[in-house]
Amino acid sequence: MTSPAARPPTADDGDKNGASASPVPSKQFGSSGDKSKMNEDSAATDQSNASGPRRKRVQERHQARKRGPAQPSVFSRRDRSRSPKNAAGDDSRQRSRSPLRRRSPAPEEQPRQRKRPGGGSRMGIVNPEVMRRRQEEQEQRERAREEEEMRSFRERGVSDVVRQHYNAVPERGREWRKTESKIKGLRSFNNWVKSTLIQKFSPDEEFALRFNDTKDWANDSGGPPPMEDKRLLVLDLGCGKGGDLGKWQLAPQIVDLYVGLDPANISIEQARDRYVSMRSGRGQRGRRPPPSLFHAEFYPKDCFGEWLGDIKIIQDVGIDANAGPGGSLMASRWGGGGFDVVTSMFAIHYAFESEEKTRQMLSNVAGCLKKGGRFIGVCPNSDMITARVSAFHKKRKEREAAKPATTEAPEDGEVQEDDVCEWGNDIYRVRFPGATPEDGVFRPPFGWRYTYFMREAVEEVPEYVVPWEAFRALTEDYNLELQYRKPFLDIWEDEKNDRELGPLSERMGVRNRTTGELNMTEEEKDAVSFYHAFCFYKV
Ligand SMILES: C[S@@+](CC[C@H](N)C(=O)[O-])C[C@H]1O[C@@H](n2cnc3c(N)ncnc32)[C@H](O)[C@@H]1O
Repeated sequence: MTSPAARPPTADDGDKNGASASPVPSKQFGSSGDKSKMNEDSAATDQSNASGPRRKRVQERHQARKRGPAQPSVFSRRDRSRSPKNAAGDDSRQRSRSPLRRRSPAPEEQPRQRKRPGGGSRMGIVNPEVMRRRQEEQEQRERAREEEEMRSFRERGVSDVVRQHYNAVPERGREWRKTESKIKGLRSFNNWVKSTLIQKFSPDEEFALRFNDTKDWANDSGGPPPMEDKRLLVLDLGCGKGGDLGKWQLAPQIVDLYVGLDPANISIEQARDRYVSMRSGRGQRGRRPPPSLFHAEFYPKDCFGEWLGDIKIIQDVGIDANAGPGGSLMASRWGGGGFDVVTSMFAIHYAFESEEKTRQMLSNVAGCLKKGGRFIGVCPNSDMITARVSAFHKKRKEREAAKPATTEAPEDGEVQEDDVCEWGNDIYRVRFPGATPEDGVFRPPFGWRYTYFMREAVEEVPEYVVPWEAFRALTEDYNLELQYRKPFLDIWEDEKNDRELGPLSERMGVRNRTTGELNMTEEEKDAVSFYHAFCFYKV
């Protein structure tokens, strides 16, 4: 496939600075104690900005939350790598689906029916109408089974399509993305939103309190906690080509370890190359010198179809197979994973192919997070989808009411061209090939497939609606508590004047330095409004 990135593109995407194929350097956790900063020119404000916007961010982060008990130390080997509880020890969840199921056995394989005395004579007197009905029922059952087989086949196909697509996405240079791209405003904006999430929610509570002038820590400790010892362990589900590595390098609280997973193996190699290049110091442009760059590991992995506990680094950091429904209370109270942050940017919509995958994704997230850990991400906003779908049906009904009645009704399940719900503009398009709910409410919440197209970036790739309320309800089963959820353009309104995120937006080319306006066309704004960002806390 020659198409570029099948997703909302970001300015960092595919940015390689002389990537090499050398292996990942050996583990060097905790190589430096210097404090992270947005970049060189904001370094001076980093330690001293406890007032105003910083405080607002801290309050937003920790509102309505209570502190959990102390965390077990990280990197202790806590091998909880068996299947999660809700997999009920069923290995089949780990395996790929079986191929198309066998049809009914051939007649010669059927067990021989024992003849009953007089049976033959009775055959002749069976009502032909009854025989016909039985025959029809049999055929119906066959059809239903075949449809089910095809559905299962198609589902497996979708994962492959997605993986192949991302593998085929070429890496374009940073320069091209910043200058020639027709959607450079949108790319920069998406990157700024991701940076904003990382800045706001990646620090742990203790770190955040250091910048809050209430100084809660002062009562019992007599001083701020020694932050040199508290570094972040970060897991990125669907890390792609490593476009967010630079953002993590600039996280307020220093990152010690970054683990990037993605089923697209070529993307994983590109991410690893990018990291190696960062480590070598090429193209660092005022960032931390390589010695203090975190250790990183990258693996090809389907994070929504498989348990992550078979990856050594995940086991070493800690993964709790008891996370989720049915997990033991003790395990959930004292156990838990070892990661501070699990992030998934523009990826969780692939999990919504089925309930099984969604739950697997949540088991992985909750299993990897320590208590108090954060799950941060961005994905399509189902409120936007619901509004568009219900508006579409309203118009369709008005059209139908105005039309003379037709004689030919569509066959069951057939979707007429007029019934295809789609919207977008010159740069993006969302299209539901199948039927959509009239009220725009997606019930049951899984498997609502649409295709997404974005100019320069995305050929039509299958994605799934993430019905937000259903998702949020499900997260409760996994001890994940919603802390923050905001549409992209609202994030801009809220944060554009923040003393760090505002200037960052200018450096990233998101805001015009002269006019103060967003550097996006109306079409780009429409496209980014399709998304929202979220943060959950593991409680
Ligand atoms: C739109 S890209 C986002 C990449 C990166 N997070 C970013 O923001 O630049 C979506 C990514 O999700 C990945 N993805 C798709 N299915 C996945 C799965 N089952 N598990 C983990 N990642 C998946 C794709 O391979 C792709 O790299």
